[in-house]
Parts: sequence; structure tokens; C-alpha cells
Amino acid sequence: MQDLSFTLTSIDEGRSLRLPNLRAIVTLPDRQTLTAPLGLGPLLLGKSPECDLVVHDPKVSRVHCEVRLTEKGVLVRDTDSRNGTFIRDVRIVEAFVPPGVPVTVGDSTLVVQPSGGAAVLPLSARSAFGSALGESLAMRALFAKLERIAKTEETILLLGESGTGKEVLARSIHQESRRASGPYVIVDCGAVPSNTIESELFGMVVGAATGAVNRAGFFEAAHHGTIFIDEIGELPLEAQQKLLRVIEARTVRRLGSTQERAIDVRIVAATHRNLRSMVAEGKFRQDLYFRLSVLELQVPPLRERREDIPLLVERFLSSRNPPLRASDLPPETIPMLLGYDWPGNVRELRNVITRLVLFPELLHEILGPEAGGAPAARAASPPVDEAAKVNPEEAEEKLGKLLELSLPEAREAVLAELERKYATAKLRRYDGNISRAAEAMGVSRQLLHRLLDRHGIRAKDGAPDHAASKRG
Ligand SMILES: Nc1ncnc2c1ncn2[C@@H]1O[C@H](COP(=O)(O)OP(=O)(O)OP(=O)(O)O)[C@@H](O)[C@H]1O
Repeated sequence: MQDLSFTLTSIDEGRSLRLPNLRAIVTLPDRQTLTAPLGLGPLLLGKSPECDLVVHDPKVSRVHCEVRLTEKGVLVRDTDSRNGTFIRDVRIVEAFVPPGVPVTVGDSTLVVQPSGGAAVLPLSARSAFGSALGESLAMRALFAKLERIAKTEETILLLGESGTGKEVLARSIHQESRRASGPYVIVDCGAVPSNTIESELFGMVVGAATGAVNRAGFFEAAHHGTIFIDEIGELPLEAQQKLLRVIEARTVRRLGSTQERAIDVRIVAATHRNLRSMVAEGKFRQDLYFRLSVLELQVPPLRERREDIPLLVERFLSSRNPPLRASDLPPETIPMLLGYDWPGNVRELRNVITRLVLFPELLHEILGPEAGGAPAARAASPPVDEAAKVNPEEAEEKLGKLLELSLPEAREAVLAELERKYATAKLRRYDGNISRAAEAMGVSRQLLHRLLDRHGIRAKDGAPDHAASKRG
């Protein structure tokens, strides 16, 4: 019999979710302790300020491990830490950890303890909210919240990794709201240059006397409807201040004008960034964050809700022309999709399905161990005989300067080089068009922009980036 105080359980004939009260407690080398509640989302432990448990221990990696409550118990997963995660001297990749059993990270110890009682959360009876699909407990808990708040006028903040479906959810919130027949306007702060974002959002008046330019911004365009502010973490500080004023006063003033115009707009914002740590670093205004985070919803990454994969695959296949079924793909497809880690989330899944429909023979190339995504495959080391076949001299020659680096440094250097070459080649293939290249890469435009910045790559001069902002 499973210990209910340590699992996520669906009760009430699937209409509710029982969430036990659990605390993750870390004891640092100097005996100080850190505590964080373990809820529906995972807790990250590491040295980085982005972690939920920020552990100042030199032997702990920036993001060392992840603790997550599942239907089977509390799962601790090492996130490729340098010094490993151990339970009783056994190094683990991931393990279900019973209550009170210590997990060693560096010179610190983590335990998860029940603190009595449980919360009961409603679960949606549906496996879709608008056009967003999901039948996992995590998504049905999210849908249940959205069903309640979509009809209100509240501002909503959607958090989650790139490709998890924040935009689909924002659009669905609009469709399920009383504003459905009004406009739905999308502003992508990551794609609009920072020097024009304010005039794009609030409008502008230049040469008011001659009436040379007098243009409404996205807020006015969304009057009686919904504005979706995507990648809000990219909004410059000054624009953040003006946005806060708009949210509170419900009026906008076009740049260069003194006239206040009343607006009736529902705001949904989203970001893949950790706004809390951006606030701590002074990169995001605390007052704006507090105003937005009243209804803060976390969209879980696909790897935490693999149960949704078959449903999503059926949706992507059935919307093709002609419609297809999962049975039209090689039989090992679904098991392989379930084993993959999905760093690009649902967007990557959709792109992989498109490629598999065209080239089913590439299944193993796309999702196999070389793809680096399947945890099961990654954990399995090559048979000793095979490893021994490598000619050591040849290997040394190929490695060259990399051999002078530590393994983590060498790994990072190789990956950076791969990223650079891959992004350059993809951009070339799509004539420098960021939107199309990002789509083909299975990443967002913003991610591709950041990648290009990081490697100092320039998209081909003159090639338009069509999707800087859009009105939908
Ligand atoms: N729950 C879902 N059901 C159906 N399709 C989904 C779902 N989630 C994501 N998708 C599909 O995956 C793709 C990426 O989703 P979306 O653009 O909403 O992600 P995002 O979180 O907004 O990404 P980014 O942060 O990069 O903007 C879209 O094609 C979308 O239709």
C-alpha cells in the first residue's frame, strides 16, 4: 500500500488531486538549514540564484538536482551535477526517496519530510482547455484553475520553459473569457527592439501640432479584448514602470501626448525567465512582479507530463492533410517519444512529428541515444568491449586541445561549437529568416536571437524577421 503522505494522488473519482504538505530541508556544511515547500512543481537545488533551494556549498553545482512529487512518490533527479547526488554512498541518476531518508549533495544533506495534512485541488474533467491539450494530473490541475479564472478580469502571469504552450493557453484564456468576441493582441517583447517597445505598446504622437504621426499602440488595439504580453522578462525597466501605471490606472498615454485614454483590456503575460530572481538582481521591477504574480501559473515542461505525449501526437497527426494516426508511424515511435527528454517541449514534439511523418526511417537518428535526449539511453554506458575498441592514440589526436580542459569545460566547448555551427547552417538554409529557422530548429525566435547574440552570429543582412510583433 502506497504512503499517501508522500504521493500525488487523484481522489474523488478523478475530480480532485490530493497534494500532501511536504517540506524539502537542506542542512548545509555549517549546520544551517534551508527549507522550501514541495508542491506541484519541482524544486531545484543548487548554487544558482535561480534555484528554489540556493545552497552555498562549494561542492554543489549551479543546478545540482531536482526534487519532484509524483504519483509514485518523491523523485530526486541529478541534473548532471559535477560531484553527483548520493543515497547511502550510491550515486543516483534519479531515485524515489522515502520520507526522511537523507540525500547527499556535496557536503550538504537533503531530506523531504511530511509536515502533516494535505491540500485538495480540483482537477478538470476535461483533457483540453480551449486548444491546449493535456490529460496529465498537472495539466488537469492547471485547466481547473484556468476554467475558474478565465471568466474573470484578473491579470494572469504564465511561467514555463520555451515551447510548453504558454501562447496556446493565453489564446485559450481569451477564447474562454467574456471578451472572446473582442480583439486578441500579441506583443512579443523579445522580438520588438527595446527602443521602440514603448511606442509599440502605448502608441505615439510626433509633431502633435501638425498631426504628423498619431498612432495607437497595442493596448489601444486590444480595447475590449485581451493583450498577451509574451516574454515580459525582456521588457526594459523604463517600459516596466509605464506598464505598471497602465495596469493600475487602466489608461494609456501615447508617447509625446498628454491625453489619457481609458482602456478596457485584460492582460495575460508570459515568460520563460525566473522573474523572482530577476527581481533579486534588480532586472525586473518588484512592484510590477507583485502586480502580475497575483495569479501566477506554472506551465509544466513536457518531460514532467509524459502522459500527455500520446494525446499530443494524435492531435498533431490528425491535423495533417490527409489526417494520420499514431499507428501510421513505426511501432516503436511512441515508446521512444516517451523516453525522450524534450528540451524544446511541445514545440519540439510537434516538429519531430512533422519530420517523422516525412522521414520515418530517421526515428532512431532523431530520438536515439545520439540525440542525447533519452534518459534511459543516456544512462546506459557502452559495453566494455566496444569501448575498448577505440584506438587511444587516434582518440587523443582527435581530441586535440580539448584534452587540456576539464571534462565539464570540454563538454561545454564542444556543445557551444555544435550550437554555433548548427545555428549558422540552419540560418543559411532559411536565407537568414529568423522565424523560419527557429521554427525548423524547434526553438522560439527569442531563443534563436539569444543564441545568435551569444555566438556573435548575424542573420543575413536585409533578411526580414517577419514576426517581430503581431496582432492576432
Ligand atoms: N497543450 C498543448 N496542446 C496542443 N498544442 C500545444 C500545447 N502546448 C504547446 N502546443 C503547441 O506547441 C507549440 C509551441 O507552443 P507555444 O508557442 O504556445 O509555447 P510557448 O510556451 O509560448 O513558447 P515560447 O516561450 O517559446 O514563446 C505550438 O505549436 C503549440 O500549438
